[in-house]
Amino acid sequence: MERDTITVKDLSIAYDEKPVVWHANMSLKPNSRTAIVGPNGAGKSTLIKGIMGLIKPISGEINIEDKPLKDALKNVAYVPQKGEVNWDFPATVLDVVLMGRYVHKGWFKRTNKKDTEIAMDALKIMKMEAFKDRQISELSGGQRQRVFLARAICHDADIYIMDEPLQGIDITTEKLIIDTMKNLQKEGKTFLVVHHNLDTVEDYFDHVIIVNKTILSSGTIEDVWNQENINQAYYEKSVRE
Ligand SMILES: Nc1ncnc2c1ncn2[C@@H]1O[C@H](COP(=O)(O)OP(=O)(O)OP(=O)(O)O)[C@@H](O)[C@H]1O
Repeated sequence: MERDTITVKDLSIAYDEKPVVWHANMSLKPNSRTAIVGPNGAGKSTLIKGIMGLIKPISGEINIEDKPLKDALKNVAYVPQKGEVNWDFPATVLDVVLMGRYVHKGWFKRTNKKDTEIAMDALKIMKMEAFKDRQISELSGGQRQRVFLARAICHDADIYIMDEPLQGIDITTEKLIIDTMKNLQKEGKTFLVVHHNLDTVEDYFDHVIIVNKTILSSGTIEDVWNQENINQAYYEKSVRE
């Protein structure tokens, strides 16, 4: 049987000692496109930040490809929410995409011609090559999201964890991101994506994790994506509130 890419066991995460994710259990199927859905404040971002080692859990275990977390995370491209980044920082689009290469080189080594070629290929996939010398402060929201995706592609990780990549973008960019995700899946990549639009879950993803303070259900779209499970997350009052 194929090994799960990421497994989370009994994970609880708190801010200021107040738990917001309780006893979460999940596994990410290799080569899947997995959506994380749940209402506002359900703990979706917190869960993926916990997996990325950006917040220390209060208890539980995270296993990524059976490797120590520090090494395992080199194989994970993380796309944070747009709002979590300082876009006024003086950097060009190409500078930001090239950051995807540092994981392979270490922060203190200069990037070379090959790295620039890889970055330009990623920008081409996201149809942003004409913007390579543009300051990131001068991009629209959708263009910023494309640059983020290009940086993740440049990283060339096997696992992509993305926090609301479709937030505030137009339908053209949305289609480009989804098509890119499907193409990369064909190359063997795995996706874990926080997603809000319940109407597109079935079209865009093949697995789903439904969250509200804990993981309420997870599995294939066929097994899990039904009204009962959606109601449980969105319309029933959480037992923990
Ligand atoms: N840095 C923080 N400090 C304290 N509480 C926080 C912090 N970040 C998030 N929270 C709280 O943790 C809970 C879960 O937040 P989180 O951002 O993980 O939810 P989410 O499901 O991603 O929500 P949304 O769909 O609104 O983005 C919320 O009640 C939120 O107010």
